[in-house]
Amino acid sequence: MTSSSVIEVAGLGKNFKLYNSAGARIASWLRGDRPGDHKDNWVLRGVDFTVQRGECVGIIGRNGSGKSTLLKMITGTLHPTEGSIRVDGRVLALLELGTGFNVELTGRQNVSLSAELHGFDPDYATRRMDDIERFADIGPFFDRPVKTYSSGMFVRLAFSIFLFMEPDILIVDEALSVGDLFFQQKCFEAIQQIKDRGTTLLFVSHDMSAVRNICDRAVLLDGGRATFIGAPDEAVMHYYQANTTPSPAGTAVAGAAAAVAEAAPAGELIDTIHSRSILDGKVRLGNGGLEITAARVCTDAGADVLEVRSAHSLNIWLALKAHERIVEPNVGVEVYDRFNQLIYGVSLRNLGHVLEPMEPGRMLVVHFRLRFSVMPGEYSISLATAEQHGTDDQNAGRFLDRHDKLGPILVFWDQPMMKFYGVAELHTDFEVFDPSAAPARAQAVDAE
Ligand SMILES: Nc1ncnc2c1ncn2[C@@H]1O[C@H](COP(=O)(O)OP(=O)(O)OP(=O)(O)O)[C@@H](O)[C@H]1O
Repeated sequence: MTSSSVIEVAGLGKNFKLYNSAGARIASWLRGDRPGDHKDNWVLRGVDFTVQRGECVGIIGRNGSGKSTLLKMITGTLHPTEGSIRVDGRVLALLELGTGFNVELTGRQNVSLSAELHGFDPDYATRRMDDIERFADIGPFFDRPVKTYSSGMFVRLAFSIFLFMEPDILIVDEALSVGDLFFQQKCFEAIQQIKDRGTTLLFVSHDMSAVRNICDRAVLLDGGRATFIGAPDEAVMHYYQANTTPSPAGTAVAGAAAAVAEAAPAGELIDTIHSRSILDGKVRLGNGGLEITAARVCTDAGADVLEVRSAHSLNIWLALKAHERIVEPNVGVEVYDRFNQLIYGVSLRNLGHVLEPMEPGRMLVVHFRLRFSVMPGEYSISLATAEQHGTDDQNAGRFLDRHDKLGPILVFWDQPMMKFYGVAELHTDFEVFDPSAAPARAQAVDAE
């Protein structure tokens, strides 16, 4: 191990042998493995990387790619089948979060217990108790038995204890995502401080923006192999490319449908939208005064899909019915990413279109064509109708019917070269001036 490296992983492999039966497993223990007793199941193979002191390295990969297995070998809870791992320093892993807790004891008592289990002197917990209590921020529950905690409170307590134990290497994993958004934000601030203190961090996550924000490098695992090691931005791009390819036939909602012809009679249009509707009514707000009776998502060719190549368009058709007089009706659509961040929202009003008043019983079809010039990934959509009349909020109005968390829509990218980096594409023009070749040429980059 070099003086600056704290973790060295070389030729690492883990094989979970698959036995035909429990009997075959026991027999092989007793008399040694014979050919045919088991099948090999290599969940990690040939993994090599080094982590330098003070570095923050992200470990990313889709479900089942081997992240937890790798971490368990680094913390010593699993043994490699082949290869080696060398770790220099005290490792604390969030994935062991709360494993030493006694649920009959209070949070406060568990702080002392955990400190003792990790070899700290009894005074250490006493000195740090106020800080830990403040960070956990679980109010009176700190002095109640842990068995009465919600999963969020459990994570708060465990993470607070881990923070104050000052390990040489801290392994942070998805357990963190159990806490609420505000606690997560506090944790990320704390992680940044830990990093600034010079602690080495392994950060295992599906949260690609967090990986990009806090990691110095990232390891991408795919099928048990480290397929990329390097800059977090690049690792994330490779991750998306590997994980957002479309299904071969398209994710058809209801089979390939005929295009909604522009000239189709309104009744037929409404029937088509109804027969292809993606509304599920699961998250719905409003009094339904201007009801969204159905909504359809399709390609320009009329295929009902919930996936689109990045920087290409999908059509969203809404069938509406008024149940009361709406003076200034408005209709809008919003797109949210997996962190529930509003990526884009637009309404007819934003687009400069004012609908005339609607009387009860009146029906209407509204069509939006949205270009998904966003990072590959999954997005949910919200659809809403509103009364703008007599409301202070020029943008939102008063919601009459709103469906949230529809989809998800998969935005994919299947080319080696990404079209852009970041959350969204900003239309870009560019010029290149070459003094040896006149005249200079200007070109525009457009999405489709
Ligand atoms: N004890 C075990 N016995 C057999 N197979 C196992 C065992 N533990 C894990 N595996 C298998 O190893 C593979 C990798 O699992 P692992 O939990 O390391 O993946 P992961 O990348 O952490 O996934 P996730 O993101 O879902 O947590 C999976 O196919 C899993 O089923």
